[in-house]
Formats: sequence, C-alpha cells, structure tokens
Amino acid sequence: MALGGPGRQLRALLRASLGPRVQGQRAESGPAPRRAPRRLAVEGNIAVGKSTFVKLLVKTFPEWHIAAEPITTWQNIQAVGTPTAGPPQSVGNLLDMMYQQPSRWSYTFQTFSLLSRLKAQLAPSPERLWQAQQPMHVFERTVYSDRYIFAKNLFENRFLNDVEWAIYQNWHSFLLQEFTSHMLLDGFIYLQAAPQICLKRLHRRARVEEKGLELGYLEQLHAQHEDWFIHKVTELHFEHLKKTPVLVLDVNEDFSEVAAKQEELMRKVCRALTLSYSEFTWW
Ligand SMILES: Nc1ncnc2c1ncn2[C@@H]1O[C@H](COP(=O)(O)OP(=O)(O)OP(=O)(O)O)[C@@H](O)[C@H]1O
Ligand SMILES: Nc1nc(=O)c2ncn([C@H]3C[C@H](O)[C@@H](CO)O3)c2[nH]1
Repeated sequence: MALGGPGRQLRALLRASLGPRVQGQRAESGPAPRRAPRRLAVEGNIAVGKSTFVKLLVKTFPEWHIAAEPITTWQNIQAVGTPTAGPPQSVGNLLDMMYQQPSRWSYTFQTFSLLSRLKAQLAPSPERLWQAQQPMHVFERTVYSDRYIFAKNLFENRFLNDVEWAIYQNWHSFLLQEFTSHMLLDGFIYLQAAPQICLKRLHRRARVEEKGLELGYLEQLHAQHEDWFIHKVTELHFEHLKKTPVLVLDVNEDFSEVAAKQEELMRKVCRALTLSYSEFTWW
C-alpha cells in the first residue's frame, strides 16, 4: 500500500481548495453553503475491482455520486435517426467486436469510448450533490485512461496503425483542450493488483465478451498503469494531468467479506481527502 508523496500532495491540494470553492457564506440561520463537488477518478486493470470498490465508497459515503463506466452503451450501439416507432434498436455489440477483431474495430472502439467518457465528464453533477457536506463526483475510468492505457496499448500492439493513432490523438488533444475546465480532476485512486489476481476475478465474473482474454493482455495493461501512476514515465500531454495527485491502494487481498480491510481502505481514502472517517461510518 503506498500513500506517500502523492497522498500528501492530494491532501494539500484539497486543503487549499476548501476555502475558495465554498459558494456563498453561511448566514446565522441561512442555508448551508454550496460546495462545488470535487472530482475523483478510480483507475485500474480489467476486473481489478473498480465497480466493487465504488460500491464500497457509496456505502461509506452515501452522498457521493458515481459515474459508472458506460459499458452497456458499448455493448448496445443504438441506431440513431431512423424514423421507426418504439425504442432504438441495438445495431451491434462494439465491445465484443473489438475483442473478436481488434485490428478492424479498435479505432472505432476508442473513438466511441472517448466520446462516451467525454460526455460523462461533461455532465453536470446532480443537484443533490450541491447540497452535500462533502460533495464528491467519482468517475470510473476517464478520458485519460482511454488514451494513456487502452489506446496506447492497442497502438503498441499494432491494433491501431500509425494513421489511426495519429487521428485518435489529434481528436483527444483537441477535445480536451476545448473542454479543459471540465476535465480537471482533484485526484486519482489507482487500484493496484497483480495481473494474475485480476485474471482470477475476470474468470469469476465471466463477462461473455471477455472470455478470450489472456494473462498477457492483463500484464500489458498492468504495465501501462504502472508506467503512468508509479514510474511516471508515460508521456502526458496536459499540464494539469501531470500535477493531479494519485492515491495508490493495494487491492490484492479479498476484502469482500473482511470488514476490517474495507475500513482500512476507506480510512486511507478519508486521510488522503482530509475527511473525518467517523462522520461517514453509517453502515
Ligand atoms: N478485493 C476483491 N477480492 C475478491 N474479489 C473481488 C475483489 N474486488 C472485486 N472482486 C470480484 O472480482 C470481479 C470483478 O470485479 P469488478 O466488476 O468490481 O471489476 P472492475 O474493475 O469494475 O472490472 P472492469 O475493468 O471490467 O470494469 C467481481 O466478481 C467481483 O466480485
Ligand atoms: N480497448 C478498450 N479501450 C478502452 O478504452 C476500454 N475501456 C474499457 N475497456 C474494456 C475492458 C473491459 O473488458 C470492459 C469494461 O471495463 O471494457 C476498454 N477496452
């Protein structure tokens, strides 16, 4: 478990942001001040346990809002613009197509996953979050992992050719520059586990599209995460991203039935965010 320099950075950043982001002063008996929601992203390998971890976050911090990864959107590409009555029809499962024929479908997948992640990060925080005492908007993966984990890995395996990679990066840089203020994050939580552990969890979950995935692929994705978050050798193209703090949590251990382990993880999140754990233990 590593909560060293990056953890300290995250604490400092959040402490610095507390004052100015309170909108309006609390009057004697007036309404509570509105705090702009902070934005955190959870990153990690396939099946490392991101969805499981964010469920734990919501159990511990019920007022937080989670933006789940839009996987069902990728599994059911909707026809648009057809003048038929009734709900839109699915015209294909792009996740499955990408895994079945990566050379053919990787570019299509990455442009669409980028679009869907961009929409998720541009979406305003729900109104109820603005009333919360410690409002937090949590994203399961981001436009950044789209490029610096998945697309980069596909390019390095030649499933994106030079032209596709150049065009993808062009779009990515352009869109993120256009929407910079919406893309800022207060921190990343990197869930770290051995690829072998992820493979076991992947097999246990048994998502149909992933049945052909092998250890080698999870090892490559693990290396991409480590290069970005731990060794810091990935070339990043956004200044704010280079400064975004990272909290690393070791999730090799099974915490599903171990309350003490769950509490330890949540305490680490609280400590990194300078929140009092006792205010949130409602379960
Ligand atoms: N710490 C853990 N110990 C044991 N099993 C776990 C742990 N975390 C998650 N799991 C199990 O591993 C499987 C994958 O977990 P989950 O769906 O949360 O992964 P994910 O990171 O969200 O996956 P993806 O990358 O595909 O979105 C599930 O069956 C889940 O119950
Ligand atoms: N190629 C590719 N690019 C992405 O940006 C990306 N994001 C997620 N995934 C895959 C991993 C899981 O199977 C499944 C759910 O996370 O979707 C991706 N695959």
